[in-house]
Amino acid sequence: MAKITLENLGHSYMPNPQAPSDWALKQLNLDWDDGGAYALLGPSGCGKTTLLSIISGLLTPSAGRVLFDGQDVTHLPPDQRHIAQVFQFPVVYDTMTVYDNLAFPLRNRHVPEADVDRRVREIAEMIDLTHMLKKRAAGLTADGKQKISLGRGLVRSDVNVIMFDEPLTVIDPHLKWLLRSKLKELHQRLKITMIYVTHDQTEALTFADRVVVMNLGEVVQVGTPVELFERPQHTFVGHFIGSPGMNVLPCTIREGKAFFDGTAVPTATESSLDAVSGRTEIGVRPEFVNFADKGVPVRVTKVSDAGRFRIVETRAGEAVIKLLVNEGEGIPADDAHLAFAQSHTQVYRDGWIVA
Ligand SMILES: Nc1ncnc2c1ncn2[C@@H]1O[C@H](COP(=O)(O)OP(=O)(O)OP(=O)(O)O)[C@@H](O)[C@H]1O
Repeated sequence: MAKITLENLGHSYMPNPQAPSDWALKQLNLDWDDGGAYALLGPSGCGKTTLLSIISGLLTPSAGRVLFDGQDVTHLPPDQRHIAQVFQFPVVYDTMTVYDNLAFPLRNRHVPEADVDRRVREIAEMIDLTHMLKKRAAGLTADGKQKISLGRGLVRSDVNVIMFDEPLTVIDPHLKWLLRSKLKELHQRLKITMIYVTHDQTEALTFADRVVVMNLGEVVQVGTPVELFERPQHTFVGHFIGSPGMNVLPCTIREGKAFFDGTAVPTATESSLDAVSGRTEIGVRPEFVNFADKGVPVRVTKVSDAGRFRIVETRAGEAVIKLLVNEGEGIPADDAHLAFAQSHTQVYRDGWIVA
């Protein structure tokens, strides 16, 4: 196992990249601690696969270095990096038994047969495949086959990291949760560094201790699920994480105060607002917005039932502001005022939080 460091990493698929958009990965500095459970989360095209391929050695970055425990592996081929990968589609040998599939990575490395047997049985027990060891893999369902792929990643004791690339894509929705919990449990037992790549926030937030959020080839935040919720570092994180996402409202800054639509809005960032210029916005999650006697004047435009609470959509001019209202609490018929919880209302400049 190893700590993985990405140092000034950048990648472009173009021979002469000029504009920032020519880079699939912009300059990126990141540490993946030994034994961590990470999710790499971002929308399609943000650079997740490019980043994985650079870590696994399938792709050489245009700029920067990859270090494993401080050693430069940027130009080391994949087979010398000791990385296991689990892909979207299970990679199994259909004609082999489940046992032989699990044993394959070890036999390939000439591990003594007694050790192979011990390790295969140990892993099979962890992933609930013991009763199937003698079956041919061809007869298994998609989730059974994906468990084999997972088992083949876990069976080696020399791996630095296991990378999962959207591993639940082909799994039935009702089994996704089971496999996800299994992965979390395996991480807690084995403490191998795991990187779980997904565009699905639920998968990321339930699996990972730390989530790396990417957008447009950049890492926009690394944090615990709570940090991403409570203090999004970028409006993209606020939008992308949460359901519904954070309200992002244009604001002006005057004399150290934020104004939205002519109304002063107290924010958590108040003391740092004096010198702020550029495109400024207020970010506040629907969970921290309430109806009040005074505040931002709005019209209620839509109410949707979401079980124990309702999602209320309001409008102030062109801007839409959403809030959550508990079951049984009143909702004004049309004109109303909103108050934002000051400690959870942040100011953003050009997308980034004003600290
Ligand atoms: N082989 C390639 N040649 C040229 N451009 C590429 C290549 N692979 C990826 N790209 C581009 O690089 C950017 C990042 O792509 P990448 O596949 O890493 O994103 P992703 O987040 O993994 O997306 P997805 O979730 O759809 O797989 C995209 O703009 C993509 O079009």
